[in-house]
Amino acid sequence: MGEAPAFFADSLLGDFPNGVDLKSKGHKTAICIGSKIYVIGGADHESTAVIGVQIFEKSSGEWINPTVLGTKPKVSNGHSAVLLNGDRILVIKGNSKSDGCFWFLEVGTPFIREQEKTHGNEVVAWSKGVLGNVEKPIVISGPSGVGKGTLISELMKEFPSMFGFSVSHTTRAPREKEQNGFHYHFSDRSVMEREIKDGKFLEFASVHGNLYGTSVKAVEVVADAGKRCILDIDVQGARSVRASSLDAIFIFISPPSFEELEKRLRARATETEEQIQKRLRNARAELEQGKSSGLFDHILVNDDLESCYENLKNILGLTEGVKTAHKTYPELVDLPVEHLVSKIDQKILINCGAGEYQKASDNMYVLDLSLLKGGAPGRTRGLNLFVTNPSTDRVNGDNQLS
Ligand SMILES: Nc1nc2c(ncn2[C@@H]2O[C@H](COP(=O)(O)OP(=O)(O)O)[C@@H](O)[C@H]2O)c(=O)[nH]1
Ligand SMILES: Nc1ncnc2c1ncn2[C@@H]1O[C@H](COP(=O)(O)OP(=O)(O)O)[C@@H](O)[C@H]1O
Repeated sequence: MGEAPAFFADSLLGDFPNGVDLKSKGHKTAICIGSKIYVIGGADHESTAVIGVQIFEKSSGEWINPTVLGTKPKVSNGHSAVLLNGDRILVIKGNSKSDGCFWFLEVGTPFIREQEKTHGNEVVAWSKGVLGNVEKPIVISGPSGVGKGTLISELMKEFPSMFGFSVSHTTRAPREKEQNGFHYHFSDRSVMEREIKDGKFLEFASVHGNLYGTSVKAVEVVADAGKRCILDIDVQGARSVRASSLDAIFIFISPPSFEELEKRLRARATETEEQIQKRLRNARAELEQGKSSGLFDHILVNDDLESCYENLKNILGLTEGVKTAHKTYPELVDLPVEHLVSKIDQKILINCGAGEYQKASDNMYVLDLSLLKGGAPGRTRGLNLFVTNPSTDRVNGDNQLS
């Protein structure tokens, strides 16, 4: 149980309407979901630099400090909050640019329910909202030596502005030409295990006797650069990602034959004989799982490298002439502290004409959430922000505002 924040606790005992809940005082907002009231704002109990979250349990009258996962938004001098679908809260920070003002606090999503089982405590998770249409991340799996790394580096070389590699953590020793922070984050097992426990990993697995994992940050760094993320992970990791909120495309790379796989692995000459034997043993199981599980959207046979690479590009929609990201870069706008929000279906109306010197018709924005993807522990993608003129545009569920 936590100490009550400086909030008007009496009013929290009353009932809140569903949908948009806005009660702000001292830069805090309160959103009621069932018997719980989520109070967002003020200082976090661990750091004064980020927005805090506390939960008021109406039935017992107790304050709870939940476990807060994800990247926390920095404090601002005002925000608004809107309840979405009963399981997440959209927080709009005032006084910030539109690429950093939309945040989602997940309170009852499947990810949260899963985390609560592990933590044995109330869990909430922040996820930053990303504007624009960045395409789905790509998960590439396949046995050791099949050519995953070769295909990925071809893709990154040909389309440098489009793709970004998710740099995994591993406890295995670096190979001769591998650089820390570029090929992998080479880590101590104890450090990595602690970070996994702290919820810093999207997925992890024990592969060939070492621990490998994708940190939430590894994927966020790529999303923040406006690039499409590529993950090179094993089949167990792919399964975990499939169960996560990262809405990805799953591609399995298969060798033309087991003999050819062994030949490539030996020719690469990066492993000891013992390691090669272990990787070949595991390859049989991976091939079995990769081909039969239904986990993968596409299976590519890497026989001739050039034609396999062409097939990979076709799957990713990279036809002749496409060299840059499909991303539509949204124009940046400034959101003032004083703004009013309302919700109509999947659209959030943000009226920035609420200030003393502004007319109600100034700066009305519509945030369209109908294409939302992803979520905690990564980014929430697919947000679209439109400027609208309230005197001419009609806003309803069917209206396209662009
Ligand atoms: N689950 C998971 N697997 C990973 C991750 N990073 C790499 N792997 C997988 O670990 C396996 C071993 O990788 P590595 O030691 O680099 O050897 P390689 O497969 O021969 O290139 C490969 O199947 C990789 O796809 C990760 O972050 N998570
Ligand atoms: N289609 C191919 N034909 C022949 N050799 C290949 C082919 N694709 C990759 N290779 C070679 O096989 C070895 C293993 O490839 P690599 O990309 O390191 O595999 P992985 O990342 O899946 O472990 C490398 O020496 C690479 O140059």
